[in-house]
Amino acid sequence: MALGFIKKIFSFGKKEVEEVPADKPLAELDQLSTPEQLYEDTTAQEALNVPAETIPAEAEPVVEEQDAFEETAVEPELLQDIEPVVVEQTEIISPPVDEFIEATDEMESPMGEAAIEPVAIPAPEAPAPEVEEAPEPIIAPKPSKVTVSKTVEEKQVEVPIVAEPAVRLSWFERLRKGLFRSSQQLGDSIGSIFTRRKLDEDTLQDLEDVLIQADLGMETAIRITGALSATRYGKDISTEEVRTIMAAEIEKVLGPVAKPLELDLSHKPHVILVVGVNGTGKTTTIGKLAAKLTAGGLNVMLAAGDTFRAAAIEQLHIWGKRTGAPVVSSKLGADAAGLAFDAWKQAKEAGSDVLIIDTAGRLQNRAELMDELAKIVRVLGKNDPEAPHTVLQTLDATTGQNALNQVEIFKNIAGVNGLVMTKLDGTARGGILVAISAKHKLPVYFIGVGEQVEDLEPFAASDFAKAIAGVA
Ligand SMILES: Nc1nc2c(ncn2[C@@H]2O[C@H](COP(=O)(O)OP(=O)(O)OP(=O)(O)O)[C@@H](O)[C@H]2O)c(=O)[nH]1
Repeated sequence: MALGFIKKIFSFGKKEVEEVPADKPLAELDQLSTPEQLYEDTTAQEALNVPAETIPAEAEPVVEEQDAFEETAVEPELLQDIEPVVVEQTEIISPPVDEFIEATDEMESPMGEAAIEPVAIPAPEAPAPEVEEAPEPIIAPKPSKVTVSKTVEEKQVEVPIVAEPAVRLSWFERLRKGLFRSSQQLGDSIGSIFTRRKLDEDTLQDLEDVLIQADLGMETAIRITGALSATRYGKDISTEEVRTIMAAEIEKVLGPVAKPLELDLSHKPHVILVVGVNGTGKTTTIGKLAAKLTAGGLNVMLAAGDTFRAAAIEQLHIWGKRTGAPVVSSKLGADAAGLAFDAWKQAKEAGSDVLIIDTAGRLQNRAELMDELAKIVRVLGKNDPEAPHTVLQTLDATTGQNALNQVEIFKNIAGVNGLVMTKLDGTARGGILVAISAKHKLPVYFIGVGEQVEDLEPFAASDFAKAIAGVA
C-alpha cells in the first residue's frame, strides 16, 4: 500500500536527469564488479583471522586535519580548514576504469595491501566538494514519513537501469532460485534423517545438528525440534511435514524483524549511513536503494565516503548516473568524516530528501577503522543531532557465522539500526539470516539476491522462510 502511496505522491516530483547510455555504464560497472579486478584489495575479508599487527601501521591514509573533527572541536571555522579537496567528476571518471583499478590495486589501502601514495588523481584546489548535478527541488508537498518497499520493476524509470533479461522471473521465483543451494542442502540432510523413521530422540538430535550446520543457529534449531516434538513425537513423519513445520517456525523468528524501511522526511535530508565489512555490498546496495527512492520521486544525494578506493568512488558515480542521484565526492584519502559533513551541507542546500553515505569497508576487528566510523557518526550529529537517522549494515550471506560478530560490533560502534543481507543468491548459507534475526533482533529491511538493480527487495519473512525450507 505504501508503495502505491509513494508513487502517487511523488509521481509529479521527478527531476530531469541526464540521459546515460545504458551500455556504457553497464559495461563499466561490469568491469568494476569483477571480483578479481575490483576486490583484490578487499580479499582482506578472508583474512578475518589475520592479526591487525601484521598489517603495517603506515598503511593508513593520513589526513592532517582529521583531529579537527574530534567530538568538541567541530566548529564551522575549523570545518572550513578540513573540507576535503574537490575532485571534479571528469577527473574521476575520465581515465579508463582499468586505470582506476590498477591505481587502486597499487594503492596502499587501510586493509594493509601494498601501497603507493594516493597521488594518482591530482587534487584540484577548489575548497569544497561539489555536486555533479544539483537536483531540482521537489515542489510537491511531501508526507513526513514514507515507507520504502517499492520494487524497481513496478514503476516507470526515466534512466535506463538494466538490460531486461529475456525472461523475467517473479520476485519469489528469484528468491527461490537464490536460496536453492541453502534449501537443497537442508532438504537433502532432512531427507536422509527421516527416511522411514519415526520421530524420536535420535532423529530429533540429528535434525538439530543439521539445522545448526545450516547456520540457522541453536535457538531456532531448538525451536523447530521442539515444535516437531510437541505434535509428532513417536509418529511417522514425512520430509514435507518437517519442511512445513520448519518454515512456520522460521517465519515466527523472522516476522518481527521483517520491517519496511521508513524514511522520516521531517528530517531533510534523512541521512542513511551504510556500513559494513569490505565487499559486503555497500555500494551496490546504495545504488539499488537510490534507484528505488528516485523512482519514488524522492530527491536523493549520494556521498562517496569510501575515500580509500578510487574504484569505490567511481562505482558510486556510475550508480549516481544510472539513478539520477547527484554524487558528492572528494579526493582519495580525504577525511571521510569531513566528506560526510560536507555532503550533508550540500544535500541541505540542494533540498535533498535523502542523503545516502557510502563508507569504506572495514573489518570489525580493526579498532582504528571502527573509531573512524564512530567519528563519521559523531560529525553527522553536529549537523543534525538525530543524524544519521538510519544506519544500515550490509551483511554478506556467504560469510556465515562471522556475520553474527560483525553485527555485534558495528551495532555498538556505529549504532546500526537496520540490516541488509546481500548475496543470498547462490549461497548455501542463507540460514545465517535466521540466526542473526534471532540473536540481534534488528530490522532486516532488504535482501539482495543478485548484482542487478532489481535484485534488492524488501524482506518478507514468509517468502524467505518458505524459500529456505523448500516449501512451495
Ligand atoms: N551475487 C551477488 N553479488 C552482489 C550482491 N550485492 C553485491 N554484490 C557484488 O559484491 C561485490 C561487492 O559489492 P560492493 O557493493 O562493491 O561492496 P562494498 O561493500 O561496497 O565493497 P567495499 O567498498 O570494498 O567495502 C560486487 O561484485 C557486487 O556486484 C548480491 O546481492 N548478490
